[in-house]
Amino acid sequence: MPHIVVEYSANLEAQVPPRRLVDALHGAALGTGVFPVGGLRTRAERRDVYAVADGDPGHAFVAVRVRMGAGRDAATRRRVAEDLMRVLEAETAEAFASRGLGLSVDVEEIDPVASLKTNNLHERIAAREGAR
Ligand SMILES: O=C(O)C/C(=C\C=C(/O)C(=O)O)C(=O)O
Repeated sequence: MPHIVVEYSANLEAQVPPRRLVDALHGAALGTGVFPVGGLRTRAERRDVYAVADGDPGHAFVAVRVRMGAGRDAATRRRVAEDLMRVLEAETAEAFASRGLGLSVDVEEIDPVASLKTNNLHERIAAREGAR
């Protein structure tokens, strides 16, 4: 399943609510049309212990890691990264204007050999869509 992990420094939480960030990035990932709806998982990971740049405790970071199934071409992987970065920049614009802030988006491919998965989400979503 495509996994999006939004890792962020705890000092950013008051200015950039993680709930909002997760919802915005999840929506953007769905909006790419690249991922099956039932496969997508997005969550935030708060970091309490970190050092950014020169160690100023006011500096902050958000690192978005996307792990997707192997096989999509480079242009598609790049488009996913750009779409997510656009949303990340928009969601953190106020923080970016007022403090040191490092943003990153990395797209990685999952090893197709050593990845196992099972879920019932595709069927449930299809059934829900069919009932509409
Ligand atoms: O192939 C993958 O591991 C990731 C993926 C989709 C996964 C699911 O749909 C699933 O786990 O049900 C992808 O589209 O990248």
